[in-house]
Amino acid sequence: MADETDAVQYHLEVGPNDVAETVLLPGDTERVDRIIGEWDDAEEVASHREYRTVTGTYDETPISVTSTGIGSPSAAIAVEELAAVGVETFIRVGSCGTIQPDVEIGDLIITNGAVRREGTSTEYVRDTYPAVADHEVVTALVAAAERLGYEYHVGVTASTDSFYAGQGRDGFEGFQSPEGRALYEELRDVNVLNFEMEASAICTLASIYGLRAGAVCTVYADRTNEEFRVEGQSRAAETATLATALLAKMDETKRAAGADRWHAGLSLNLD
Ligand SMILES: O=P(O)(O)O[C@H]1O[C@H](CO)[C@@H](O)[C@H]1O
Ligand SMILES: O=c1cc[nH]c(=O)[nH]1
Repeated sequence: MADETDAVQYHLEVGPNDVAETVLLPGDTERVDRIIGEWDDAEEVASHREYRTVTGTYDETPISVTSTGIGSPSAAIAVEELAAVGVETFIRVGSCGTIQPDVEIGDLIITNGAVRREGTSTEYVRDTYPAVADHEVVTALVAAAERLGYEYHVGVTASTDSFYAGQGRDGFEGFQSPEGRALYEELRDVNVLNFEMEASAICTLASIYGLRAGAVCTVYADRTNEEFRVEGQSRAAETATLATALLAKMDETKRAAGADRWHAGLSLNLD
């Protein structure tokens, strides 16, 4: 169990020993139930505002989930307060909209880096600092998606502060921001895979603090034809849960080999 401070945190109301070292971060509070449905046992440890936290185990690995609500300001609060009680690894479990024609609704997108179109992370560090996912988290998510047989894509995400104008959607009565649609086309043309609203802040903060973070999102919106379907909701939850157990095995293997970082020369027993 994580144990860094004695203080119960102001927003999350989590205290020492309430959470595991790895925490899954869905935006939607209701996704918490879907995530814990994958686990062997689970107990709610706190629920305050948009933040609902449950801790349990999966395949003998301690695991927690905290919902973050929508947007990077509240996600950053979750990262801060979880880090304060000793959390070392953050995996966002989200939904997103793809801007690439070869990605289907229901597919998974694993973020390896994010365009910082949100303002929260610029409160921390200049905007030329990259929002990079930890390579061990990316590796574990890829291994989990492979093992579960889910269609997945790995690449760059764009995290915005606005679901509508900021992602090039029409606002009320067809409103278009001056930049919105042009931004959509620009990001599509440089191979950005998806829009969502929290990954870049989570990855940036984790990177600043020397912690691990990554994100896996299920595609609900196909922005190439403006279709929207809530499909494959459990896939990201299952993938992130299995990735947490795989990360624990990777950490164990690293310890046994005396290695600081996971690398291709270390072999992982997936069973
Ligand atoms: O489904 P979640 O995890 O909330 O993620 C996505 O959905 C919300 C917008 O509908 C934003 O939070 C966005 O990032
Ligand atoms: O298109 C989408 C779908 C989910 N979440 C987003 O931020 N954008």
